[in-house]
Amino acid sequence: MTSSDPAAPVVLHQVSVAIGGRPILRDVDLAVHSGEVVTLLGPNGSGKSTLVRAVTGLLPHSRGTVRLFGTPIEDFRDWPRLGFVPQRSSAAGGVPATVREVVASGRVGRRRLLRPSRAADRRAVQSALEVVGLADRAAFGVSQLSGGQQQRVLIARALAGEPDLLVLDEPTAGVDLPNQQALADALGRLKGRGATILLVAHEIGPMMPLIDRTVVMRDGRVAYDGPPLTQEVASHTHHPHDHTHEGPGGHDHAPHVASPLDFERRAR
Ligand SMILES: Nc1ncnc2c1ncn2[C@@H]1O[C@H](COP(=O)(O)OP(=O)(O)OP(=O)(O)O)[C@@H](O)[C@H]1O
Repeated sequence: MTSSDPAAPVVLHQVSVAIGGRPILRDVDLAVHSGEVVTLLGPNGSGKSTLVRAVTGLLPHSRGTVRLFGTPIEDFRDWPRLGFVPQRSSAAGGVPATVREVVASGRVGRRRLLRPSRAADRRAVQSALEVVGLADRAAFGVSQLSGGQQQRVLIARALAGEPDLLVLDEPTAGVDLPNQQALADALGRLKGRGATILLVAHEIGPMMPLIDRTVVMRDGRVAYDGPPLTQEVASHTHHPHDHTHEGPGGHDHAPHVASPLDFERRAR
């Protein structure tokens, strides 16, 4: 979906990414509008992480344009407006820092930009810890926590920066249901404050009520962009190069993005 709002938090126009000469993302059009919660689904290797890395400027795109809040990513400097929770990695466990220190590191960019008082920093860190349910673990070493708790520390770090746009890459992978519910509550509060959220997920579970739109990736392309789908239903969206969707005469080479109507037709 392209955007009529030039200042939308995220606008990708015909974005392609190649890694080592291999095309990973192809001609991706995607807009995430202010205040929306968009979930990105798709099979393993379909390009979801690559897409969010292109959106967060971690990976250069080879074609097309990526804009954040209306600014081409090459010129974007307002990084405190963006929070990013990367895919869970074992790295967090090796960090010799307390939970509070890691969460406070999420304030660094904002502090330079706005110079708020240290009291404001403390309040933001405390609030983020409470949102993810780790206030009573603030003085613990991160390595003392379980994997699911470490993931919540990273989420709290992103929340502490009070981002306008929060991008999360599979925050619920390997997380039990109560922790998924805690995360859904946290994201609900952030949404209530007007934040925009782009969420890569395998399990939607308790997040479903928050979701405004689903985008399904397949083979580096957008295969569906429309009303919210569960993971199970999304797995039935068709391949964008499915021949049944070629135009008359088979000369339509434009990638086909399934509309909700297409999808309903296929689900019958
Ligand atoms: N650094 C890299 N070097 C080489 N290939 C890569 C690299 N990163 C990703 N890829 C390839 O790009 C494709 C898309 O990967 P990506 O991680 O974006 O998919 P994904 O949809 O996020 O998958 P998953 O659900 O498993 O995280 C895969 O085939 C992957 O092997």
